[in-house]
Amino acid sequence: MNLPTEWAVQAQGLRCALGGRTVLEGLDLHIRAGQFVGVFGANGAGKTTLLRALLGLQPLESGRLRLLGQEGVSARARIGYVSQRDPVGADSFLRVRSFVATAWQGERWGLGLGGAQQCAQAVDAALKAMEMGSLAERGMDALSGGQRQRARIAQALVNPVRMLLLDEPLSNLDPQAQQRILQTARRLCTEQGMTVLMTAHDINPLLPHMDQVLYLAGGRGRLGTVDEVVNAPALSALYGLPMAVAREGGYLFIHPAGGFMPEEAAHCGHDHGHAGEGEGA
Ligand SMILES: Nc1ncnc2c1ncn2[C@@H]1O[C@H](COP(=O)(O)OP(=O)(O)OP(=O)(O)O)[C@@H](O)[C@H]1O
Repeated sequence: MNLPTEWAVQAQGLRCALGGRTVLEGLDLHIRAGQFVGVFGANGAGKTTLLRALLGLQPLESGRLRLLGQEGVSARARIGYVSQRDPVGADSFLRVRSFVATAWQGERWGLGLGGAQQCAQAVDAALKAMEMGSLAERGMDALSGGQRQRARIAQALVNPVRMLLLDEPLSNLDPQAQQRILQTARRLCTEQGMTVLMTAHDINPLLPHMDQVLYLAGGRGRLGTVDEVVNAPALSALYGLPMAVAREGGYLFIHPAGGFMPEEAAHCGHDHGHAGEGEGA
């Protein structure tokens, strides 16, 4: 197998603050194109903030960022995003095909208004990639939760993107629906060289599919293979307290060695607003 040599993400010293609190503090990240990366961390650790920072939706306080070998907006046009919050209802009157087409940006690719045919082809290709072809004419309000997530990812794929940022696409899905999305993400990476960053809370469903994990805690991150990162010494160093990792029946269980995790270990403690502001994560 040929390993891709180009970088999808080159981030140095990323620092982000929200509501006066530092969420990411000097995060360094180098991810090669074609990698499937699972992004983990406690509630409020900064997973969504990181994805939004990569998209340019969350301003950086400092740091350098190159995406897909470029800086700025031109790279971001080649990134597809599926947000954690799903505005259910706004699209209920649309058929799946039309829902996917609403994200088409033909004019951006120089196709202008005459790009109707290209749009239809792009929609078909995106639906096919997500195994949604047979549901193209169905109403968005008549989809299951898993089908709806696949339609949302198809929408993110309708433009010629090279990287997909998926924020908790597996939440509330049964194991079969989760695996279907994971298998598709894996295939996109392997067959098309897509880079996928997927946030999740349970590492186990992702284990057979992802290349690397990124753990976020205390504003910092640790990226590597599961074996490199998901072990007691590495996670203890990241969280700043003794962590335990148990393996049983092919499943990983990660927990603080002493019981509950203090909030300050999971989140970045720095408050650079006024004293008393903010309520933690
Ligand atoms: N608009 C906002 N204003 C102020 N603080 C915010 C805002 N959005 C998020 N935060 C805070 O930023 C921190 C990081 O939030 P973020 O959503 O990135 O975490 P997360 O790891 O994605 O969490 P979760 O697993 O719950 O989705 C949290 O402490 C959160 O309370």
